[in-house]
Amino acid sequence: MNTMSMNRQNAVPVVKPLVVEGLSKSYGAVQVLSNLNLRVDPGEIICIVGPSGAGKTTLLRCLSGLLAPTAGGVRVGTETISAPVSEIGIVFQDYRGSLLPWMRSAENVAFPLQGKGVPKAERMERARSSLESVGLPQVAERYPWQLSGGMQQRVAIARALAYDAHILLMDEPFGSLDAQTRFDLEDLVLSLRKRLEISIVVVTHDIDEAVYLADRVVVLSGHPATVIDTVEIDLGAERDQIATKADPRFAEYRSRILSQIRRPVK
Ligand SMILES: Nc1ncnc2c1ncn2[C@@H]1O[C@H](COP(=O)(O)OP(=O)(O)OP(=O)(O)O)[C@@H](O)[C@H]1O
Repeated sequence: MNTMSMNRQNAVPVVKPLVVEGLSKSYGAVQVLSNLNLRVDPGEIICIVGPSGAGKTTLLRCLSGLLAPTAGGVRVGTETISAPVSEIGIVFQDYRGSLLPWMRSAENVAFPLQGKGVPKAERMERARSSLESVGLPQVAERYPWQLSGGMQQRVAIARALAYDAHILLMDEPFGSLDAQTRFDLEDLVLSLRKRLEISIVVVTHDIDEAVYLADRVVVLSGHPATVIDTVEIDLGAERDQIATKADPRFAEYRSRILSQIRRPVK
């Protein structure tokens, strides 16, 4: 068992769902999201897909507390989310812009803990165990620019998990990576869920990625966007890049979601 899971076991167990109730969001006079309802239970992976401009990033920002809904709300358990909280970690597509180039990897991971008043020795210990949990214990002393894109995104995931996040929100996290690195990181997401029992919400344009990762795929579409379909992915918890994608049900889920996304938007 790694140090991170030991830390989590020592902590008070956190088993709170992320709940979205009647969420609407407008930018000025333009309504982007209308009356969304969604629940992510502990340990679940939900993928959000939809046409470009549907409002996926807007929804993720509302979930994280970075953006205030116009109506309705987001809660973790009974706590209403109105600003970023330590229980929710966020990973963006642009890992180059999110890691600080003048800090070593462990310092990057530990950096947000500074603002939480965590003492330095504990910060560095948490950073090291978090890097270990994403398979990168050896890069603690290296700067981001000395790492590949995939490694930098792993460091960004380690940073999102380093405090006590039990919900991970990811916005197109692997969109800028090559196919093989992307597959490795998808498998990392599945293994983090299994080892740490965290809930994960992934916004992605890649339908194969959504079906491969998710317990449920939520399809957003329309102006304003609503949930037009929720697809339960019954492919078991253990997934494999080759066997799972060769399963005939994988192709069925893929076509169902693709046809929803390509449907003319009303
Ligand atoms: N800060 C903002 N101010 C005004 N309009 C915005 C703002 N952010 C996003 N929008 C608009 O809201 C709509 C939804 O944008 P959003 O980025 O959430 O969609 P998306 O589904 O994530 O798009 P993509 O798949 O292309 O990344 C778009 O029409 C966008 O132009």
